[in-house]
Amino acid sequence: MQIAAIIVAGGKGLRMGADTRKQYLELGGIPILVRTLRRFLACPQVDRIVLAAPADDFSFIQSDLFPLLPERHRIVLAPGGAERQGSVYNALITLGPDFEGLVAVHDGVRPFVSPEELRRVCEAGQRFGAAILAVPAFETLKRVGDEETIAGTLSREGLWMAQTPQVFRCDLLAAAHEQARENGVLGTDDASLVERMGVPVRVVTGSRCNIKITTPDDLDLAALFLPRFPF
Ligand SMILES: Nc1ccn([C@@H]2O[C@H](COP(=O)(O)OP(=O)(O)OP(=O)(O)O)[C@@H](O)[C@H]2O)c(=O)n1
Ligand SMILES: C[C@](O)(CO)[C@H](O)COP(=O)(O)O
Repeated sequence: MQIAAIIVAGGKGLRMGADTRKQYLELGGIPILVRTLRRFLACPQVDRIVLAAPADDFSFIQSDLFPLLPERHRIVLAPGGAERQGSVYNALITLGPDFEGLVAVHDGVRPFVSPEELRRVCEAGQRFGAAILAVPAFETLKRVGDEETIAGTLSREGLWMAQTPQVFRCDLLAAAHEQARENGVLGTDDASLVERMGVPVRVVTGSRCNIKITTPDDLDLAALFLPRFPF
């Protein structure tokens, strides 16, 4: 079955607080988004990539980032949306209604997904129609109420933290996004939209290296992982 990747890189990176959008910041001399795209271009299961990015950045991406990539003809650009969900939706429109394979949605700012994780989640997507990488919650979880006071401690039993890639049959993902738009639902990930349709989503155990670079602390953490991902 064909696999298309949707890489979302349309965000503003407000929590990073940098002058440059975080997806273009360099890690070990290589822009984060380039690192992420290289992971997918190197994956034999993925035959094309739709990159959702701010339309104003298209010419920068083409002139400054594409030359750092192999086989850049496999990447098509789509305009980013106001929210992450809108970026995925726009990428699905760009992919077109005739695509019948699997879609692997991934954050442009998760450069440390390993080839093995990518393979395992794609295989699970192929087998079950919907699968995501996730890691079991590994700290004690508190519900915090008013005045930053603890209102309760949650059981960690059965709680996982969702990562990307999230892999779905394309028709399923498209239907989930259409339904969410009709109902005015905004999810922080794609699996939540598929879950709302009552479709089971499999969880594939990921690794804690597959961080989403969100705040300046994550850049320090990412520097520690660089020896494992030299390119
Ligand atoms: N309108 C948006 C918002 C987010 N994203 C992408 O979704 C991924 C995960 O989102 P997040 O870490 O929240 O990125 P930002 O929205 O850029 O960050 P912030 O919320 O701090 O502004 C990122 O690769 C980001 O570029 C996107 O494609 N389109
Ligand atoms: C999709 C995601 O990466 C799963 O963890 C995440 O939900 C998106 O990030 P955000 O920080 O919630 O925007």
